[in-house]
Amino acid sequence: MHNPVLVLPPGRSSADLWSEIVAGDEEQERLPQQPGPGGQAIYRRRKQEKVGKQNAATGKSVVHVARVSLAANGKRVSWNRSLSTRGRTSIAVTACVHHRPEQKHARRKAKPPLPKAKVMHSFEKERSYFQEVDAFELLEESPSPKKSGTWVVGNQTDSFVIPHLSSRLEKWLISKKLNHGCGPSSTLSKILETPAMFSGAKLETPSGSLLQNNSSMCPSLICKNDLERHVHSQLIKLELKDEDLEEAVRKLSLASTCDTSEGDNWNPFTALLAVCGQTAPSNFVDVFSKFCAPSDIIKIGEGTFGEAFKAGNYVCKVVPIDGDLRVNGEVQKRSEELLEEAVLSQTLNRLREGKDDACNACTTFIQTIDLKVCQGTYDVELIRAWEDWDEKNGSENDHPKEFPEKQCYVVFVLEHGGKDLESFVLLNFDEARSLLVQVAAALAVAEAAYEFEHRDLHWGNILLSRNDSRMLNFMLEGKHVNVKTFGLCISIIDFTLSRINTGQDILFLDLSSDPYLFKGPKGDKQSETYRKMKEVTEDYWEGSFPKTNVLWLVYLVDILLLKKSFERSSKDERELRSLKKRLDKYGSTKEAIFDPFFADLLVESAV
Ligand SMILES: Nc1ncnc2c1ncn2[C@@H]1O[C@H](COP(=O)(O)OP(=O)(O)OP(=O)(O)O)[C@@H](O)[C@H]1O
Repeated sequence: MHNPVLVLPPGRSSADLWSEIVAGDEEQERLPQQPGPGGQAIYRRRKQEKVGKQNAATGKSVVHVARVSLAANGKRVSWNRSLSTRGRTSIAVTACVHHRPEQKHARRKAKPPLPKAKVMHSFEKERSYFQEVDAFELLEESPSPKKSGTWVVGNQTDSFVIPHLSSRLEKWLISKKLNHGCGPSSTLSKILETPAMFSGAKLETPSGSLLQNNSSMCPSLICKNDLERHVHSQLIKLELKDEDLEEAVRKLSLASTCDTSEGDNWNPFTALLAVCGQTAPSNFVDVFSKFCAPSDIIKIGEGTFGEAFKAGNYVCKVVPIDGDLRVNGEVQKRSEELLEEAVLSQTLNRLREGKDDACNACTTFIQTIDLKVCQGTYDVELIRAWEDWDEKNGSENDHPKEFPEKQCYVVFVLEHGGKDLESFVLLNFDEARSLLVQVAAALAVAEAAYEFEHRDLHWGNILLSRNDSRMLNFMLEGKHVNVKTFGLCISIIDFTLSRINTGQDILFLDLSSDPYLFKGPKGDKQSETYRKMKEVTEDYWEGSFPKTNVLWLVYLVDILLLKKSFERSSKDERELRSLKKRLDKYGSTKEAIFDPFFADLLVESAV
């Protein structure tokens, strides 16, 4: 999702207007002056110049291990659309190591308190400012961190670095190679044993609950892993239950690579297919026609890596993978990254049913309905839908007709979450505070269940829709809580930067290799939030720092105050400002959810 950076309206002196608006801001930030013609600042979305596709040969050097954007002079050169460097810099191999509570990182120290607000500004000034803000398009996008990044799997204990590898399956292979004592050697086919074989082993979640799991072999290492279980369940879906699994795995081209001697040849694409319940890629028509007639497909949004299409009641996000063709100026994501994303979204899916951790549940994280691998040129109906959208909205992405026959994609079939916060019109203060409480409660639940941190909760990654419901149930650490919705339903998307502890693996993106993420305009709330996250984590992105979730709540309060207009009184605004101040003190959304601001929005319930 592309995110505008706030800049000043025409005719306004940047210094005086912004100082009025942000005078109450605790950081006393100043908006950068970006004068338009004649020295006047302007609002409009920057439409980047259309240029041809980036020739990789003209790109910059690739740093070993970390992936580096080769986009130079292309459409995606601006920091806001791309992180120049994003990479899987390390994989911690943790054979047979149970999850243990995280040790505090040695580099972590107490931070000096942030400066407190000094000046209050008047409601009237703000109101006129909001009106102006809404009257103009925004000049420049805020950083939409590149998804060229790759997931990093880490673990806090007994780790060592293995570059370029991602999945638990790979780690299993490595662990075998390195003979790290996980008991008798198992073949991959055994990892994927039938459920009947899995008995009695317990799955430890970060929140400490013990779950019945399905492993009777090497339980400490193997069968606890989400990805493996998912691969397994997909194999079962493929009706391989009654076959000799060794044979089944061979069919999936995994067995031939799972011997110790051949571990290096392990094929993440094949594993991705297995996770998607496929033995070979599908084509677009087959996937989309499950949801609607191809002629009814409508493009509804775009990101740097994904094109989002509405198909029936669902949204299909199409992400090209593994190809050499640069897409939107970026290197395509790799299969192994998508494997990790699959694990992450499946893990969050479990919160919907209170699986894995019966103490924590919510439905705010977008539901991943299905994942499919497709291959081929872009379907003609998708091209039609893409062009329709381009005509109306002016796409910043490359035209998809460029994709070659052999191009592969992952299609995420997602619940339709509605409109993003950037374009959604909030009606009143009740809706605004329901937005905040739903986001805070969801983050608190995911923190409690999986030490989850979203790390990129800008207004493009919050979707809103309306329905008839008045209450939404959350379960936080065993307590059922009803949240007042005022008919608003929030969904959180895009977990690319997120950190999660699945109970076995820690998935995170190492943002220390993304210098541009932290170089956004001074004063821009989103850019400032990345910088604050860096401060909080001290660039140790593997660690658990739930404070980052609180920073995004602060960002959202700012967005509500500064960028969204809805019916509100000066008292409402004072409440938002004082919430923002108090948020500073919380170390997690689990704490923040008990702030008085949320008190009358939460109703404890028996179920
Ligand atoms: N489940 C969904 N429901 C409704 N709209 C969606 C959904 N998923 C994505 N979209 C739309 O598509 C846009 C792009 O999706 P998303 O942000 O996930 O792509 P991306 O490639 O990861 O973006 P970027 O890398 O630029 O952040 C979203 O901003 C939203 O408008």
